[in-house]
Amino acid sequence: MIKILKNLTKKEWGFTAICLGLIIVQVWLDLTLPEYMGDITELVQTPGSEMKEILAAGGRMLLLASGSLVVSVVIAGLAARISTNLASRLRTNLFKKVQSFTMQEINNFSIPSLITRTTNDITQVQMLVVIGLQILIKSPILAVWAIVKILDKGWQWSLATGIAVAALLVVSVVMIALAIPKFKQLQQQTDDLSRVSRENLTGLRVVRAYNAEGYQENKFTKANDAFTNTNLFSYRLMAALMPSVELIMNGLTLSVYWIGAVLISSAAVMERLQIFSDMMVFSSYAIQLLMAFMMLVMVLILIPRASVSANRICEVLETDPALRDGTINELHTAEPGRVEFKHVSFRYPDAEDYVLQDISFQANKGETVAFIGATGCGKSTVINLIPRFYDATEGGVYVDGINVKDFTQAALRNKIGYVSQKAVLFKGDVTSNVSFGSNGTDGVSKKAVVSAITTAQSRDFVENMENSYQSYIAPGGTNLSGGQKQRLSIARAIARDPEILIFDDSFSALDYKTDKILRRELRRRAADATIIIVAQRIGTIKDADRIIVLEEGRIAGMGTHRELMQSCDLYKEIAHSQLSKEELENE
Ligand SMILES: Nc1ncnc2c1ncn2[C@@H]1O[C@H](COP(=O)(O)OP(=O)(O)OP(=O)(O)O)[C@@H](O)[C@H]1O
Repeated sequence: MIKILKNLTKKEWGFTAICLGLIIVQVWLDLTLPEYMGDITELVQTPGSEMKEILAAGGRMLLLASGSLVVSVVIAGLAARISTNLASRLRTNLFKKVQSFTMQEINNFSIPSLITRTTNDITQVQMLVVIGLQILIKSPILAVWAIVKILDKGWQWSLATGIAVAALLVVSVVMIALAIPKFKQLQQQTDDLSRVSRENLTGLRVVRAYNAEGYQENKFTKANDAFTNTNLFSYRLMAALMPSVELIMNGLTLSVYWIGAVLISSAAVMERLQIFSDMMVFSSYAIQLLMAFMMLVMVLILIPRASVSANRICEVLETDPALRDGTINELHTAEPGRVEFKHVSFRYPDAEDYVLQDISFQANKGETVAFIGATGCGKSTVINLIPRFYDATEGGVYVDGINVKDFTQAALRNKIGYVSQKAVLFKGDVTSNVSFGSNGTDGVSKKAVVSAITTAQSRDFVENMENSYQSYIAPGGTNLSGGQKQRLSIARAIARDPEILIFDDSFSALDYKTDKILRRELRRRAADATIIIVAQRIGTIKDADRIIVLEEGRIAGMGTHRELMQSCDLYKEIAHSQLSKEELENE
């Protein structure tokens, strides 16, 4: 929690200091009240007292109470401001941190957990700060001040108060000790609930198609029941705490009056009035004291959950991304567009086996290099090493003749137009999706967007949409067909005019004719770009300058289509399974 508080700005620490000052004023106002009550009690008991004296004391009490109210409103306003600003800053910091994570760190935390940490966990911390600022500081001051005020009023009463405070502390410590592990579980179970809900919603079509609603419901019920039971346990604990506190408070009041009664009955007549007045004042202070402890307990209840949340937030903020940024920031290098793998082997973090072994190849400026091979042989893994989604375990990946690790990630990725296997579109419109991201320039012009969309064979369907280039795109591009999504993702990569274009099986949803025209137009438009294609269809890669056949993470063959048809059995096998006899004979 302390680490989280380091995120407060100087201005907010200033506000906190103001809060502290105001709290001291408020405590003084609250603790001066009983003195007037003592005066009123004495006036009432003294024969000959005048009504206006009583009214004057009452008026002062009213003034003090109003002052206390105004001050508490100001404190609440300041606390709300400090806590909401802190929460907003934490959200920003978490978002930025997660942006810098590699897939490895994201998978370690899991996406639902990162979402819960950015939302629910921050809310827990915010709640503690807003309440803590008002109560956590006030209670100890109030308690100590109240103790000072009552110390000289009679040891019997002080002893009773001491016993009550001790009982309150014992009850609180037991309850909190029982609650802490449950609060830890509660945050993890929030992650689980969010994971199950998310999985169900994103896979809704599959769930319905397979009539798996019951199965999903069971999963949800299990997560929900676990969450509910832990919640119930913690609320039951709290439910037991409140009556215990009330019992102690009422017990103390009773003891004060009982002790008072004994003292009065054994005192001389002259002293009785003073003892009675002291008793009234004491009981007020004693209740204030217990109230201070009760408020403290209420905050202490929030602390375990908030500190679990604070730890979860700090875990993310303190995680160093596995990828270290390089220093080279230049857009223009000596060998633009050259991609080279030198004896690259790769193992996924936490996996035992190598997915890639001893991969070496070159792709020069203006060349097209393609990868083909069975599913799971490592094609996507190879190309994911170029934009540094992962780093090679052994060997080196070079872009423009420079090791990718030496570039800043921004500079490296500005050279690349990457189209992922699964088309990803964002909520917005056609233009915002195609002009997405910057290329170290001032962004993508409208003309470039239209031109990229034309090359990606999307112009017809985009112009036929209701608002053309401004047409709405739903989150994930769910209002488009698979092929349309793929073409817009391709347009996005082309619009940046990158040195290197990477297509990870990005033509699979296109019909053969569109696939062919698109590749031809692409080659024409991006004549200087190095194109790296992963494909399942021989037709898509047949014309590539170099085709690399992968088999279980190793290179099984490399060459042009013609060369591979002569030299690589695996390639021949794939070709025979996909191309007709005529197509093969026409080679
Ligand atoms: N994040 C990951 N963590 C661990 N293993 C992974 C991860 N991603 C992929 N793999 C494994 O690495 C291997 C190669 O996967 P990759 O996605 O590169 O294959 P691919 O040739 O592109 O397959 P496809 O043609 O089906 O897309 C697979 O066996 C897969 O199980």
